[in-house]
Amino acid sequence: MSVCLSVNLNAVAQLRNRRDLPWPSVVGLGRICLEAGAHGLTVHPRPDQRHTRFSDLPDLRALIDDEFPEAEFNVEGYPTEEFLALVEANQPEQVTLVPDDPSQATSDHGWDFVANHNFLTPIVARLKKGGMRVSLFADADPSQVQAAKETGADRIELYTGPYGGTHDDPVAAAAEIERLGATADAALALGLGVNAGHDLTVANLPPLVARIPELAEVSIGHGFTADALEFGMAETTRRFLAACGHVSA
Ligand SMILES: CC(=O)[C@@H](O)[C@H](O)COP(=O)(O)O
Ligand SMILES: NCC(=O)COP(=O)(O)O
Repeated sequence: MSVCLSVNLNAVAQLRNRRDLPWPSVVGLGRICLEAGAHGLTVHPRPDQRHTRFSDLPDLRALIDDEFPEAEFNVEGYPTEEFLALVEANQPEQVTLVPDDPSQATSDHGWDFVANHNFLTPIVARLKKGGMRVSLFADADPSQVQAAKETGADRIELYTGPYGGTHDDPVAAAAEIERLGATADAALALGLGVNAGHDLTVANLPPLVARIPELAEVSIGHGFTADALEFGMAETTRRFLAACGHVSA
């Protein structure tokens, strides 16, 4: 039982954007993830480019094409004409459409597929015609799944933010897993693939995968980057101490 891991580089890009300097390098850290065995890279460019810049996309596309041709590029975002042109120019293997308002700090809900049927259906068809797999960000709500299927999408991505928010409450976590599981069951029964993402961690991922063993892919950024900092801090302290002239024991 294993699920593909796509590392979301938005948090790395946001850190880079604090300065007019090229580090941390989105491409360089993406390379480290792929060398370590990650199955893909995810970015979520927003109109203000506060995380991923539009110019990151060709660089990440080239990284995958030139060095990791088995890996998948997943680009997430709200389907404005600008976003659609961006993905068409960079040909990610998967596009994940998210109902983000530009003013949102982060993604916090899935699509209302019934209300957005006429909006999403031609966009899904356009992206699929362009050779990209299409996944749609979805709340844990089995009653929405039939309408998701009717858009023509290939997959849904379960929005796991509410599950991530239950990290200190096992009863609430179990209830969220059941809601996510029931939504996945309904989607799988209709032939939709199922991805998941938002606020996933090393701690909360195993119970989710146990309930939904058919999960195709998880995309993880915030918790992943937090772990990378935590587990890299000691080594980095040693490197800087050496640069300060301290001889290691
Ligand atoms: C759709 C989704 O849940 C993620 O793309 C999330 O929006 C990550 O983006 P940020 O890290 O920029 O919040
Ligand atoms: N699609 C979800 C994603 O890419 C990462 O979300 P998060 O781990 O940064 O919350």
